[in-house]
Amino acid sequence: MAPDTTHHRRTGLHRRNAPWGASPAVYTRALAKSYRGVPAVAGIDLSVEAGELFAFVGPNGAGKSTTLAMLCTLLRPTAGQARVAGIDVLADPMEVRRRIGLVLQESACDGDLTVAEHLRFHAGLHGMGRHETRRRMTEALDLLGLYDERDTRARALSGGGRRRLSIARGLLTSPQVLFLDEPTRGLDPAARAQVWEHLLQLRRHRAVTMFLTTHYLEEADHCDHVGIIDGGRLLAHDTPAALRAVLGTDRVHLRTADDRTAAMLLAQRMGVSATRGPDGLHLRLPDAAAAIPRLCAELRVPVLSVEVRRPGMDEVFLYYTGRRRMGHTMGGSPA
Ligand SMILES: Nc1ncnc2c1ncn2[C@@H]1O[C@H](COP(=O)(O)OP(=O)(O)OP(=O)(O)O)[C@@H](O)[C@H]1O
Repeated sequence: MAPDTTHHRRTGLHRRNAPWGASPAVYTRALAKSYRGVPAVAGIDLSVEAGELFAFVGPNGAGKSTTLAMLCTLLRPTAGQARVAGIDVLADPMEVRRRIGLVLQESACDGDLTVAEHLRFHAGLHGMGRHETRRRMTEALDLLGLYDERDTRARALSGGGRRRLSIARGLLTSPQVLFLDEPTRGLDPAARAQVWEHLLQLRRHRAVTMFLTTHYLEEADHCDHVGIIDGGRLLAHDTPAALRAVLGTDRVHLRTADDRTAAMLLAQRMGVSATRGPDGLHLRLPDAAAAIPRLCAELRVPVLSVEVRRPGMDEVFLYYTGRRRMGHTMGGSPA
């Protein structure tokens, strides 16, 4: 169901462009954290532009939460530098806190309070006046699809609803950077899709940088950039498309009425070599979806079925983290 945008139009508060200039929303150099000499984060250089939706993905124990905690000033780095919304986390942690929102996995929601009471309480903690509280609450409720549930007690919300309430709370102070630690963890697919619908809506309508961690690799596909972390090191940082391109081509499985002739025509007319198997032809193409119409036209034998498989984010992830485990250095082509 498409989220209701009535209130967005009414409040007219939403802008896409970041208001604080061109400096990155998150910037780190050699950022590191060790526990008793054991590195949890081993020197990360990262830059996330203002207004981006950035996903940090990595296996358990990779260093995602530790990095996030350092950026949010909850943990003091052992070494290196980090600036958030232009402010150094070590030099002025209080100012960083004023500029960020934080949505933790286990956000405490007082079940007896209604959604609106919950947000009003938090606005009070931040010293917001009545008028400003009302304005920001309406905006946050609206953006997270909770406006119609404003009088529902938190305990009566679904798991996804409670997660959206946590995000609304994180947004209440109009942060420049919103950090979200696994915002969809433990939600069923429908609730996850709903949370994502609202996160993407936020990206469209608000000048907020979102920095999130996730275990669900397909979610990284929604993001502008993805960082893959493992063993406390950043193994890759790029757009989902660029990360996928490292794995090369799409795989195509073709069944025709005459595979032998089809394979010959593919080689002659398109310069594509196909492998013949008992189940049909297998070939690789750089952009299969775009090439299929021409391929069907050139073949001149009846095409019975075409199946295209793009490399998924899970393959990208396994490629990078698997290489690290096998002791490879970065930069080569996939096998
Ligand atoms: N307080 C601590 N004391 C000692 N070691 C810690 C502490 N917190 C984290 N670590 C270690 O630091 C490493 C990174 O942990 P971190 O929680 O950042 O990983 P993560 O990627 O967020 O993992 P997960 O996906 O499981 O939440 C792990 O090896 C973890 O055991």
